Amino acid sequence: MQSENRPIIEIKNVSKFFGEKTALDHINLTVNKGEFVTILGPSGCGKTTLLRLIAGFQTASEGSLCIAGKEVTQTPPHKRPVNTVFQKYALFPHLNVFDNIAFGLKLKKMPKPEMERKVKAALKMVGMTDYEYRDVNSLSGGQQQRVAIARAIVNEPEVLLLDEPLAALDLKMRKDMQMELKEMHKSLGITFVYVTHDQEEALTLSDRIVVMSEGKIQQIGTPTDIYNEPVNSFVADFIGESNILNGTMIRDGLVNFCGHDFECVDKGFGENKPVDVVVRPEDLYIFPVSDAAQLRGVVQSCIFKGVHYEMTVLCGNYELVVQDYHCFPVGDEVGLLVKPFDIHIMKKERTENTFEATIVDETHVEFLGCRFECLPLKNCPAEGTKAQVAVGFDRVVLLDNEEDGMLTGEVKFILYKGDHYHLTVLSDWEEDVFVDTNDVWDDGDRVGISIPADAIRVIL
Ligand SMILES: Nc1ncnc2c1ncn2[C@@H]1O[C@H](COP(=O)(O)OP(=O)(O)OP(=O)(O)O)[C@@H](O)[C@H]1O
Repeated sequence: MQSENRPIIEIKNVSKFFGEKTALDHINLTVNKGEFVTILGPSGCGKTTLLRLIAGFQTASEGSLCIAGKEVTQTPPHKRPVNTVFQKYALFPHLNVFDNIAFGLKLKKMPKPEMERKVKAALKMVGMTDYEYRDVNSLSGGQQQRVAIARAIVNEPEVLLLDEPLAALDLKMRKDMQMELKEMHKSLGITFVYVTHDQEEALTLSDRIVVMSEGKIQQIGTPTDIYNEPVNSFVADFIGESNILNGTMIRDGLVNFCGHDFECVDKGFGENKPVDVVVRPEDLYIFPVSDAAQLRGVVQSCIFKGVHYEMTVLCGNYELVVQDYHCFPVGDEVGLLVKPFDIHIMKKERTENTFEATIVDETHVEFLGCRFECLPLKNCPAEGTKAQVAVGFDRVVLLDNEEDGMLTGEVKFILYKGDHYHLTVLSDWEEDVFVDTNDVWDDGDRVGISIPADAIRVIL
């Protein structure tokens, strides 16, 4: 069944707090009847919390939730028209396959012949027709998960919620089950809301993908939208491999990056404006260097990936990832070319750090919970005056030794931009500090953060 443009789940302005922690931050999402929607994001982004909220295992701190036209924000799970399939199959080990699936129907005191008919139909749907009297412990992981799905669909829910249902299976089984899930979704006509951190799985299965990071929705779109037109560098980095580079939009249809002007199709970014540029590795043509080259470089590495080769090419200071069916050996001088249509331009969310600040005296200003020295302020306003400070990404200094910093924080997100890393560091003041650096840091590294006086621009 195709999805209809009739909403079945309406999430409005939902937030969820666990003490100080914001797990979901103003989520707005509408899922249509019959759709296959996947919630995708890295560990800790809030996707399970969102699914548990739809299921009713959690309640929203703010906002409202409607399922099938009914407000269910405070409704307990068993009174919602949904069923959940978890990563761990959660079958009853002492019951056989039939009794596991019939469990909910027995509770509803359904007459036996009807129950048998429904259980058999559910088993057929998951391709396990002859297994009803098998002990569940004798089944493989994939078969157990099929039984878990049969147990959920036998109740004929309007919405099936699936929380990483294939994560415990090996790769081959996972691929097979992905195809089967897609088939099941088609023939059942039930709305599926699926949670995964696996972008390939999301691209394969979904009608629409909801990309989340840090409790917020970053983008909602079809798999092709998300892949071809990521709205920001987080989505571009998370979905597939990308070259993400700093660029300057010279004017409509012309962008400069890696020291070269490129024709592109994007418009409306203004003139001489900094932008992020995304080029997928498969969209960079590589060939023995010739006049046709837009960029020239030297191959730094070449790895066979099963179908294609993945190469890194150093063009001046920029390292680009390129995929091609031909192998260009390390040390080869090559030319690169990219078509205008394959250059994706994204507005930069910010070009420097800005923080709310308070003036202390002529040479001191307070922000991020610390007192910083700054260059002497002209016409210094009174102590306590509110101001803003701006700090360039490349002026923030990160230190191995936490104690050496003026404040401390944790590296949360790392984006490679061809010639440097762009880091998001969550300061212990709970504010993000963005840093451009050539040093290599890892996700989760604890760091000291320092900002020199001449890097602080006070805006009054
Ligand atoms: N019961 C809870 N108490 C406190 N914090 C919680 C609770 N449940 C979730 N969180 C926090 O909320 C954030 C979102 O968690 P959630 O489990 O929804 O993320 P996720 O994207 O599903 O991650 P994963 O893929 O690792 O399961 C995390 O920082 C997590 O630590």
